[in-house]
Amino acid sequence: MEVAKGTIFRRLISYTKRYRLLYVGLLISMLVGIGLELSVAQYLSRMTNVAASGDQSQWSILIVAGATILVLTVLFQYGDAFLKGIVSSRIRRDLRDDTMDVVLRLTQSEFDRSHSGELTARLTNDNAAIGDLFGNTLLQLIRNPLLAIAAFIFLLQIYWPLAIICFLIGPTTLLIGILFGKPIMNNSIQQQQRQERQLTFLQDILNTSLLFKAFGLESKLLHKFRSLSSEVTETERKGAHLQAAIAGTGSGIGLTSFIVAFVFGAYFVTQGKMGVGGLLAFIQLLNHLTWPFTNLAGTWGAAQQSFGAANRIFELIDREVEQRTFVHVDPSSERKAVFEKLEVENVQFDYSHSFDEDALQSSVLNPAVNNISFTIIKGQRVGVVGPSGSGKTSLFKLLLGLYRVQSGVIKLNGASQETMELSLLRSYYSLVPQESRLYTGTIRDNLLYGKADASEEEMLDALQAANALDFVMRLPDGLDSELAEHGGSLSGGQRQRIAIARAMLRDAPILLLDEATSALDSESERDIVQALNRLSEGKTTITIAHRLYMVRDADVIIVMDQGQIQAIGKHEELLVECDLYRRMFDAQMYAQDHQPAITAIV
Ligand SMILES: Nc1ncnc2c1ncn2[C@@H]1O[C@H](COP(=O)(O)OP(=O)(O)OP(=O)(O)O)[C@@H](O)[C@H]1O
Repeated sequence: MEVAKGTIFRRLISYTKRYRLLYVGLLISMLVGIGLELSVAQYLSRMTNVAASGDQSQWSILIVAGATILVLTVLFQYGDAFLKGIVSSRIRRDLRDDTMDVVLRLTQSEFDRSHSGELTARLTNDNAAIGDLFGNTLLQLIRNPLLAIAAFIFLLQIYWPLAIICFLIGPTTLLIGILFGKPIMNNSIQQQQRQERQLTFLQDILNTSLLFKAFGLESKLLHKFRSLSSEVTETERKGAHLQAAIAGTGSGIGLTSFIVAFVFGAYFVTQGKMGVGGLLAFIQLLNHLTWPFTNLAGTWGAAQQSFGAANRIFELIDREVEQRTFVHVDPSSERKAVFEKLEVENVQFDYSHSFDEDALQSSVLNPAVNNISFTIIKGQRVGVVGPSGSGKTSLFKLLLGLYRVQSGVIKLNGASQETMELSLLRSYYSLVPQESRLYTGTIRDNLLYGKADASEEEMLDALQAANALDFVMRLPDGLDSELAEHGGSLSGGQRQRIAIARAMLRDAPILLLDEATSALDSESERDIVQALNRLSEGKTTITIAHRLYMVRDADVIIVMDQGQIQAIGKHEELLVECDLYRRMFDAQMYAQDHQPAITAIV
């Protein structure tokens, strides 16, 4: 969705407000710059007239004046460039922070719809493409007309007819802006889109190195990458073409105006209407009269590029974020969730309600969770089983408040989840997913995500309970060992144990285990099952299990099929009363006979 250009401009300007002082500095430096430009013309005129008159008495004054202009120009250029750089990078940082703030609060549906590469592109490429809009471009848009007016007033005093002729030539360069503004903005948007596609593809590849090597996909992937690269290059080529057209047309108009003014000027000199010094000042200032307009076109082009990038950033910033308060909870003031009862009453949920019309039509027929009801009380160990796609994970997502239920209600301790602050709601739960991913950083950093103020002792205890202490201590830097991306330097089982230690530190009353051992070999599985049993002591646990033996000792097992609950009961009861459960059990008998003796999780 495109954001209106006026709105983009207003929103961009709002980012400059907190840097008012810097902008005052930049405006002063802009006025000083204009003054210096005019003084150079004045200086040249004086110098020429003195040379022509042969009056040597003014040489020393002119040398001092020349040196002063030189020093001031150097100081001004330094200060000006520095201030522009600072203000540009600070505002881009603010924009980046705001974008990230929104990304973290996007609804789960938005995450489902977006590719991480797209979000990364908005935070990186698009942010960079804003360029020095705030430092240079915006100020140029003010400076150039101001400089033109100042030059015009100055020229009027030398010889007004020539000044008028020059002033009429200058604005013709505005045509450039009118001709090229829109194509440049469109080109910028296209460039960013294509770069985003390339980045998205790149991320997919980099996250699956094992897979593409195993499948020998290198040359195919390279081929696709090259074609995406060519698309990017093609838009860059068009962009370069547009910029070149601006530069060519601009300098053509500039040169024409120079020649016209020079011819008229020379004529006026021969007529004795003005001196040679005046003509020289004219030539010098003519640059400032026509160049601002020529330059305005280029600046306008740069502004259009920045607006194109800003359009994409604001489109992301305007996406749907989680509405229920997302508060930063200070660890010391964090309320501890005390759990008594979880009630799920006639809950219905269908992913389509946040997607497009087509998806709506198809998915309404198959709600992921269809009118389910059950109650879990404190301390219960609950298993959730069912065929693939039966809605088990969707149920977890609803419990965590990642989506809103379409009908029915989920109550925690009698209060509807809908009315709770998300941060409080989620503090009731600790999730151990199928495959735990760790954050880049140290093991300590990862554990602190479980509890921000955990002591060293607490961390070591958690690692011990998670059967992870031994291997962590064998790492060269122990707790401070750096992990590769997503914890890739550890085995799947080791990652899972760190994740369990993290969940232990979080110490939430309800534990959600989503097939936490499914991706592991039987030896790791045994370690993890032990760790999970320790983690679940004194907690309420809800475990999704494909392998029924993992939940056979559960207090209650919920059997799901096609989003509905088929039966609820204990293992033995379900074997008798629930066909689906019995069939699943029978099908797994063979596999179960070949499993090593493992204590069930719940
Ligand atoms: N993000 C999503 N967007 C749209 N549909 C989804 C999404 N996630 C799951 N579904 C659909 O919802 C239904 C239930 O999926 P869910 O992941 O809850 O099943 P599951 O029982 O956990 O399956 P599995 O055991 O294979 O993990 C499936 O039909 C699935 O295609």
